[in-house]
Amino acid sequence: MQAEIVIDKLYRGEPVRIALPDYLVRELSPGCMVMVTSSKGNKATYPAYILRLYQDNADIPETLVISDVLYDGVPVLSPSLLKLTAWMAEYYLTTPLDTITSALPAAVRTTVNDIVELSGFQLHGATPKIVNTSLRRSILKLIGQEKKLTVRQLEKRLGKKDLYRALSELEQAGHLTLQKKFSSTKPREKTAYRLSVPIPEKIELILHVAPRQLEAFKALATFNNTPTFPETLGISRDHLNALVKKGLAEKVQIELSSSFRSGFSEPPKPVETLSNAQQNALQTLSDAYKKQEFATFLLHGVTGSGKTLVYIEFLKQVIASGKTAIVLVPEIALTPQTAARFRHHFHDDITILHSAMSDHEKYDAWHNLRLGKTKIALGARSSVFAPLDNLGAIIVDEEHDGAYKQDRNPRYQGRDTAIMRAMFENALCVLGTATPSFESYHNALNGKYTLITLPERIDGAKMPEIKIIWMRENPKASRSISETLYQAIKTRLEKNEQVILLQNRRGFAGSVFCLDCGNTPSCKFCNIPLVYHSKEQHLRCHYCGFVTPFTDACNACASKNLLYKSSGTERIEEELNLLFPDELILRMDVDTTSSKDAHAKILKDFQDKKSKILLGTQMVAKGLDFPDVTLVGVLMADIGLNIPDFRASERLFSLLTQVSGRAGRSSKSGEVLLQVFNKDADIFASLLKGSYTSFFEQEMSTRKALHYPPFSKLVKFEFSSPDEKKAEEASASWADILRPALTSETGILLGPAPAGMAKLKGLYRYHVLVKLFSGKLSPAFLHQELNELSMSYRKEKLTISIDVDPQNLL
Ligand SMILES: Nc1ncnc2c1ncn2[C@@H]1O[C@H](COP(=O)(O)OP(=O)(O)OP(=O)(O)O)[C@@H](O)[C@H]1O
Ligand SMILES: [Zn+2]
Repeated sequence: MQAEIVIDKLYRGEPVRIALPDYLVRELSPGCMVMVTSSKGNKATYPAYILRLYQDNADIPETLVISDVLYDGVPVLSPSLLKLTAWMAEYYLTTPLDTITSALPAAVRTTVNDIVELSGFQLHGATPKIVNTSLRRSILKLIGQEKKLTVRQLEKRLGKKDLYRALSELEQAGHLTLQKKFSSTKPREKTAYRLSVPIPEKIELILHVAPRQLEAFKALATFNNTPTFPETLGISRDHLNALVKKGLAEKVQIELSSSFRSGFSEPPKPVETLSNAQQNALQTLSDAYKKQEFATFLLHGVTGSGKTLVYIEFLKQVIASGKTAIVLVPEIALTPQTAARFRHHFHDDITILHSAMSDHEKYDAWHNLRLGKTKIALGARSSVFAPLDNLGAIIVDEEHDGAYKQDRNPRYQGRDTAIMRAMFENALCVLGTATPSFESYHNALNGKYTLITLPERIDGAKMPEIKIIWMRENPKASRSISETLYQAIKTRLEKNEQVILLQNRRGFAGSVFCLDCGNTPSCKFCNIPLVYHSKEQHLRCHYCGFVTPFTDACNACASKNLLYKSSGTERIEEELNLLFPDELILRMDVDTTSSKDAHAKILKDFQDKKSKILLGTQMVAKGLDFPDVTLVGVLMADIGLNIPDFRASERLFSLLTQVSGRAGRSSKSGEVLLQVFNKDADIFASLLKGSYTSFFEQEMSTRKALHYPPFSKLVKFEFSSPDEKKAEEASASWADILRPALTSETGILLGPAPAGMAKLKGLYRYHVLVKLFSGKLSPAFLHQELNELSMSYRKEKLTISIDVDPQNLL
């Protein structure tokens, strides 16, 4: 028998064949994780994954042997996850290894340690000859005491690095063994305490000389017989351990279930009965579900139409039928409300996968899903790989969101990967949003997906009224806030209602502009404007983090006549503080949400009405549902149109629709004020009408004329190097190689051109863009050609990346 495997760090992540000894054949199946050791040379050991097993007697050189089978031979990848990762490698033009490693949490695949053990035939007492240095002696002494240590532990205890030479000499002399071992993570345990039974009488007498222990005893007694952690008791471990020694208490190991809580709780809601539209949507889904065939649905429901409840009721049916499900959300920290609603309905049947979880928690979550202990996985993009068997449905909430695209290798689109997984699993895939991506809406119109619409808000709530404020004509209450917006905010505050304000920072930098010489300080590494931070009084690059002090004077001509070209959230917060001195302003942006539960805390404060004004970046536009919000203001609503990207207007339309949708979600009607500089921009007409379809139709004609997606498929090749000439040269050679492969029917090639951000983190970037009309690029051809190209530029540190269906073209 032979196996096709991919090995971490060998053969560029491409599959290789190895021979299998008979005794292993029984233990292995596709999807298993193993360790392989090279039988020649350095005998290094690597993690590897079995793709398939087959009968073949052809000779293959035995340079690699399987040295360990991990997880007792239980596959870490199910057959459909194997298919999915293979599809991804082919479609996204990357390697099987890259897609497999992205499908497994790091804690499952990377805990490899070098273990040092005393060898079996150690002569006790005798000091072996080889031990002629104090270092060697101390190594042997330590191992003698502890029997087994990792190299890292040894290095730490001895305070020395690079022990490998000493260790391998000691190994050769037969004193110890050095081994690579995979230490698979185990569920976390913690020590709890309880009283031993029977409880002796006259306990006061027994412990009268040890008042602290008596106190510990009494604390334990209040918890009856339930094992309790020291922190809960408020008693130190030492005193509890003393009780254990006296036989009065005992230790109990408790397996910690690390189910993530969203840190957000909703006030209890009355039981919700589905509206007619929701009922119809649910019916369509459950009819399709009964057929047990793969299908994709696009649930296009206006903001506040109750999509979440449709998902929940549908998933109840899926779970009741004995199957499992995955729910994808764009960024879990930004949508604690959604997570909390699912948790409320599914309790411990749901695992929430959060990026803030520790490796241990991630491992536990993965393990529980694989064992079927929990039936639903909810999380961001990578949850599409949740190791669930028997999958019935995948929900992709806010399917239009750019966060579904991974911006590092493998550059997969989580939504599209979800659809493929559903296909391999014969499951239903439901994409939901108020502003479908053009790709998805196009697919719904041409029948690839089934369209379900929820055209109205729940309980007859009205869509908010949207108005445009032209900044040139409107008097200003402060630098960035018009009189109209100011008055509108004031009215809401008087009525004890709430306000959400959005400052769109995408495509705009809160940079400094010199009114005398026109200079804007920019990052010397990235060539983009630096952003002014008033609190720290410095300028910061938002791409690479470069910081330079800000001196209140132009760095080119020393003039003090400066304009803060536009203002970031921080400055607007200052303006609001001046306009509304008695109000607490909640600010939500990258700077205020860096800690673990920061998002949830800000949103909770807003929900509890500790503040009536929530000001933030794009973050405030996502799925928030607060009934008292009656006004939404956007400070610079047309910023973002100026980005050199064909999706700029689609993105801005969906951002403005989403943020508008936060207003008037209950019986109180909502109003949206958009402050603009260019009132004639195309997108406002459809926005004022609240019509997604009219915007879609208008944009699609441009897309069609220019062959942009969904009328073509884009593949972006990026060449970056610290040497600009070389980056340009390499991209030009690549264009020459690729151009002959395209005909006027199959596609066109654009570039090479410097990227929109031509220099990032010290690297010059060049792009070659391919628009494919039909067919696809052959992965084998690409990889071979690109490998050759990168070999010839090895000295110039050239990096080449491929992005299929790129999300941004900057
Ligand atoms: N059948 C129902 N009866 C009463 N209230 C409902 C019902 N369905 C949903 N709701 C409530 O309506 C509000 C809006 O629902 P939800 O947040 O699911 O909207 P949505 O469609 O996801 O909107 P968005 O796209 O803006 O996030 C929520 O507060 C929800 O609890
Ligand atoms: Zn920079």
